[in-house]
Parts: sequence; C-alpha cells; structure tokens
Amino acid sequence: MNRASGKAGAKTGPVSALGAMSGTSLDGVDGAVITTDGHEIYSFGASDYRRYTAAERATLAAALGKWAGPEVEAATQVVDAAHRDLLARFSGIDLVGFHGQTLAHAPRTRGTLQVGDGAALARHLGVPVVWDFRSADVELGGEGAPLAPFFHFACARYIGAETPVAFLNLGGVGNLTWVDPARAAPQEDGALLAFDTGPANAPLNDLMQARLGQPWDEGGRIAAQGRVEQGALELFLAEPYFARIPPKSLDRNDFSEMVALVGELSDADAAATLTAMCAAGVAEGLQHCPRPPARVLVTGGGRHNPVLMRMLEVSLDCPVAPVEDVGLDGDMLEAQAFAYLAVRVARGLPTSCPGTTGVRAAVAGGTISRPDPAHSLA
Ligand SMILES: Nc1ncnc2c1ncn2[C@@H]1O[C@H](COP(=O)(O)OP(=O)(O)OP(=O)(O)O)[C@@H](O)[C@H]1O
Ligand SMILES: CC(=O)N[C@H]1[C@@H]2OC[C@@H](O2)[C@@H](O)[C@@H]1O[C@H](C)C(=O)O
Repeated sequence: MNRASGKAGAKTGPVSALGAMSGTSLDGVDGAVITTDGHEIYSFGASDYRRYTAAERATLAAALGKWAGPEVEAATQVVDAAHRDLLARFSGIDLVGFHGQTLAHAPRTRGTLQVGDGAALARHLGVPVVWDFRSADVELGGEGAPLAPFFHFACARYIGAETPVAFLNLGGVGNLTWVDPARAAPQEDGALLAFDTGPANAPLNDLMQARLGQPWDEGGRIAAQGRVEQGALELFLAEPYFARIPPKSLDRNDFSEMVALVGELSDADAAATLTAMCAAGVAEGLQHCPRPPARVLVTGGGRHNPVLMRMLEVSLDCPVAPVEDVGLDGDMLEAQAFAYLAVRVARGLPTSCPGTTGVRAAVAGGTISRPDPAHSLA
C-alpha cells in the first residue's frame, strides 16, 4: 500500500472538498461537496448517490464482523469500484474525504476496520484523498466513533444556533451529538458530547428483509399497524450499554439479537417494537447530556420514517425536527462531514476530542494520499 503521508498545508482559505460515506445500512455511497476552510462552512455544493446492487450488498453483508480474509477482500473491491464510479461524476474538487465501509468495530479490543483503498482512489481521481479517519483516535484510547460531531459543531454555527442543540443521525446505528455553539472551538471542554444511542434502523431492516424480503419498513407502514411489546422493550433497555457514561460507540450488529427478541411477534408488532427500541435508546441517551438541547435535529434515513419520528416526539422532552427545518440536507450530512473532516486533517486541525470519542487528547485522524508526490495539498 502506497501511503504518501502529508503534512498540514500552509493554506488557510476555503477549498472545495468532496466527502464520501458508505454507511452501516449498506444501501449505497453518498457523495457531497462543501466549501470550507476547516473551521467554517462557506457553502454546500453538489451531491450524488451510488446505490449498491443486491449482489454488492450481499458481498458487503457477508464481510460484516470480519477483520481479514477473502470476504473482506471482496467487500473492499465492491467499495472501491462504487467510489470510483460515484466520485468521478464530480469536478473542480481540491480534496476528497473517503470514509470507506466499516466492516468491524471493536475499538477496545481489535480496533476498527473501514475498507477501501484511499491511495488507489487518489491516483484514480488525480486529487489528494484523506482516509482511514478512525485509527489514530483508537490508537489514542478513543472509540474511533462517532466522528461527525466536529462537523455538527460547524453546522450549529452555520444555522446560527446560540444555545445547545443536538444532532441525531438515524442510519443503521443511531448517534447523537450535543453541541454548545457558544464555545470557541469544538475541542474546547464542554463544547461537544457525542455517542452512539443504540441501534437505529439495522435490526428493523434485518427483520423486514428476513420476513418480507424488503430492505426497510417504507414510511413505517408496517410498524404503524403494530403494537409495541413492552416486555421486549424493557429487556432491551436493561442492556448495560444504556447506563454506560458516554462517549461510547457500537458496531452495526451489536444489537442484532433484538430481531430474535421479537421473533414470536407478528410482523407489525415486531416492526413497531424494533422502531420503539430505536426511539427509547435516544431517550436514554439524552439523559446523559449536560442539559436538554433546545431541539433535536434529525438526520439520516430514519427521519423518513414518520412512525419513528412520532415515537421520538413522544419520548423526548424537547422538540424534534428533521435537519431540513434548518436548511440542511439529512441525506448528505455524513458525506459532507467527511469532506469537512478531510480539510481539517489536511490543515492539521483535530477531528475528535475526549468529549466525542473518549480519546485521551484532541487528535487529527486520517491518512493523506496524494496522486503523486509533487501534488500540493488543499
Ligand atoms: N422512506 C423511508 N421509510 C422508512 N425508512 C427509511 C426510508 N428511507 C430510509 N429509511 C431508513 O434509513 C436507512 C438508511 O439510512 P442512512 O442512509 O442514514 O444510513 P447509513 O448512512 O447507511 O447508516 P449509518 O449512519 O449508521 O452509517 C434505510 O436502511 C432505512 O432503514
Ligand atoms: C465505526 C463506524 O463506522 N461507526 C458509524 C456507525 O454509523 C453511525 C454510528 O455508527 C457512528 O458512530 C458512525 O458513523 C458516523 C458517520 C460518525 O462517525 O459520526
């Protein structure tokens, strides 16, 4: 692997960065452009999406939880090909932030694995690529996740928030960032608290796939017809994860046994119960925040599920709204986050801190690969 590592660039002005994220839902790759100097968001640019085919999704799913071997190699090829395909559609880009696909995440024991070859992508695109965002954080004792919080801090400033707000991402896994926008910088003590809230859509998607052969509960239509099984919900909430003080993070399949817990229920009751588990995990998580946020701004695919949104409204003590209410794009926020983080890495700015991942000290994660040694950084 040819990793030409770069030093922090001397440049300070805004650049055009393209971020790419392949999330735990395994549905596809999001790509989005932002203009930023690594501190402020100047503007949001083009975005696009490359769906995984059913065969590609199966290859990725077969590699989940694995750290090496033929399944991981096959998954890497799928991820690389999808990114080459998607990212070649963009032009005028100074820098790429390439998250890759998480296959396994056990930060306290084995580390964290995001596959995809950033060095090859840099050569292919002719643009510097920042990748392997999570390893440095884990090496310094952090969870390696979530990493979007530093971007959420910039978003809170961008939307003009003056009091604490929370960003809630509902993908395969849920993660929440509590932001105090009055602090001078994201790494300042008390500016951020972040953690994974619990499973979001992953168990529900697995249930839908296994029982009905569909990838998710479109519009929450199945769950809307069901009743929440309180016993299963209580067993779920008894999981020690919820009492653990954040920061804390999860692997996609850490709560996959929840599908078995609702195994005896009808499709509708099982879907309603798994949806309620997602909302209940968020409600538990909010108890850990320093003070209630003015509102919870929801991003990620879960905000398209009205049953889940309604359950959140009922179980949280503060207003809940999709990020579109403040002019952000909830389908692209994670891709934008890795564009933003790439610029921070290129400029030697931290991307995580004790409040976001539990890392011992603020750290700039990420490897920088240039298309050729002479290529200058953004
Ligand atoms: N119209 C919809 N109705 C119900 N659920 C939906 C809808 N659209 C998306 N979802 C849910 O959102 C999921 C995709 O969310 P998203 O793209 O945010 O996940 P991800 O980025 O892959 O995951 P993560 O943030 O955990 O890495 C789908 O798998 C599905 O469960
Ligand atoms: C290890 C890993 O890939 N974690 C993802 C996953 O998906 C959601 C949640 O779990 C979050 O911790 C993280 O992604 C987002 C983008 C993050 O790092 O902020």
